[in-house]
Amino acid sequence: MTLELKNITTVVNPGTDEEKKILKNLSLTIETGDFITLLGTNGAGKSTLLNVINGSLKPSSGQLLLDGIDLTSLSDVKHASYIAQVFQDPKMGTAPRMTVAENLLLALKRGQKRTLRPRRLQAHLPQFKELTAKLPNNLSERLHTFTGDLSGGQRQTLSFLMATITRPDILLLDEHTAALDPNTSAELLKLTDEVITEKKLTCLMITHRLQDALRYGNRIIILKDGQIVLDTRDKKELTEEQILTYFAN
Ligand SMILES: Nc1ncnc2c1ncn2[C@@H]1O[C@H](COP(=O)(O)OP(=O)(O)OP(=O)(O)O)[C@@H](O)[C@H]1O
Repeated sequence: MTLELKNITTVVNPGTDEEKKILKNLSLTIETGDFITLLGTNGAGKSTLLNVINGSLKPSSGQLLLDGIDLTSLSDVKHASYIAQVFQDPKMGTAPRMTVAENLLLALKRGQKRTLRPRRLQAHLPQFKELTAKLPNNLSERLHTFTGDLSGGQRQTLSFLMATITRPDILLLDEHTAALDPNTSAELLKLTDEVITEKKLTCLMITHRLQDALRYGNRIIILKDGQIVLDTRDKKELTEEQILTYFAN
């Protein structure tokens, strides 16, 4: 599905001394199958852009069209049903007092009527075992563990699996490996790349690591002061030094 952002402007605290324009007349078309790495200085508006796309922040003006459907005209629940997101904080995205298997069942039933009858959970266990067996962090051995008792790496791996267990129309990753140690982070990024490639997902991933931005995905976007200052698919031509020039004041 194609996601079009047309002339999006976001203003927070309008009409007060704290009024601030974050995204400034931003236009962007995300094509089906795009895997975009999104870079930018602190405060450039990256998370705000993701919040507009996931529907948690309504733009002050502009349009957000998914295959021509205006997402801002839909209910929050309907809007959210098109989007899956993994956050930086391992505590977000999973329910801590539910087990790994129960969280996976919830994710599987996303958008359907949610019932958690144990018999149905039992029936899904072989599937969950198989899905998690391929993943790092021994998650397959922890299916009956409360997610609140998992390590940060296990929890982020679970959040990523939940976000992709059914095929999301748009996958948003907000520095989802930033809180993990270098090895765990690298493992989850590798898995991320494999799943996105295999399922041909459409994804927007925020990262602060230039080498990851260059290595993964088919397109790089750099945001600065609420506007896009670079949007290219010619990643092979780009160097870290060139990227850094877009960060300069
Ligand atoms: N609800 C809000 N109220 C006031 N200011 C806000 C709000 N949301 C964001 N901002 C401000 O808007 C700017 C952009 O924030 P945003 O979180 O989108 O940046 P970012 O590019 O994701 O930064 P970082 O790399 O630090 O995560 C920041 O200066 C932030 O403080």
